[in-house]
Amino acid sequence: MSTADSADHADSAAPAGTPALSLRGAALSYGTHEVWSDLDLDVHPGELVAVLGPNGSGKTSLVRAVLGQQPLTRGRLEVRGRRPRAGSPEIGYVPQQRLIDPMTPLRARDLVRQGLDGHRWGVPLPSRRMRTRVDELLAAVGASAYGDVPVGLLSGGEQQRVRIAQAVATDPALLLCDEPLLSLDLAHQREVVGVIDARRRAGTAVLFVTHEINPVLDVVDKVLYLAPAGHRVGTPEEVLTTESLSQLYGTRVEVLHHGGRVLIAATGAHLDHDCHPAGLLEAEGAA
Ligand SMILES: Nc1ncnc2c1ncn2[C@@H]1O[C@H](COP(=O)(O)OP(=O)(O)OP(=O)(O)O)[C@@H](O)[C@H]1O
Repeated sequence: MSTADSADHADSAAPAGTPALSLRGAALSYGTHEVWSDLDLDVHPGELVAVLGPNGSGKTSLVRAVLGQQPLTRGRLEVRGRRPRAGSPEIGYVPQQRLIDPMTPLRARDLVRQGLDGHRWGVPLPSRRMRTRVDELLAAVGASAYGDVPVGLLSGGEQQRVRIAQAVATDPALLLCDEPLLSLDLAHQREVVGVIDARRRAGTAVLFVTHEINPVLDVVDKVLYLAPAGHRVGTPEEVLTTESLSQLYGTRVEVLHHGGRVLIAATGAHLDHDCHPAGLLEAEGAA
């Protein structure tokens, strides 16, 4: 970590053993619509927790709560032992994958630099040190070859690497990834998961929202499954079972484990189309 980064973290030291993210009895509502409640979750340094669930189950709302953009209705949410605040350098954020306009005048390295400038207060890094740091960040995600290319001309997977480099620029304790694999092919999914996993192995806690568990199954420590009839937290083996998901959906859901992959199929006749997991099955079947 650079001296400047250390300065950023200096007022945020947390006692050893403090989770990077902790929720206790957390609930989130929009008006009278309670999206989830009674949520307890810890994500420790070096852990990757996948957040799964059908459309509308509150995955993005959870990300927004952690970012300090959406208040809880009840309970507690802490990032390294403190309430989150918008723009905190302790949280890195990889937003949902959207292709960047080809006409965007920024180079990949400019986007990464924004990750350093955007959070920083006080004296900015001298330009030579800034360039070195940006080079290091690009190298860490395997993007050195296209640092000077306009970011809108990069492929989806290349853009996603650059977004990750930007998100980790402040060496955050917690990395939030909101569907970072959306619209990437299998090879690029693997590459992006590899980049995020390298970060996890270096001690960053990762909260990873995804519709597809299989691309991250090998690196997941825990799963948070949000569903119409509640939620469950546990290892993939504990949560991704026929019994557990049938309870969560309130209808029969078959979970098949085959060739190191998980396939989920709804067999009930009364599924709400916004809530049933067929999308998950299709997405994973296509992977
Ligand atoms: N600002 C808001 N005001 C009112 N309702 C909202 C707001 N944001 C989200 N919702 C509702 O809250 C629920 C959860 O939305 P959220 O986007 O968190 O779900 P999600 O699991 O991320 O969905 P998806 O998988 O489709 O992205 C949905 O019913 C949504 O319509």
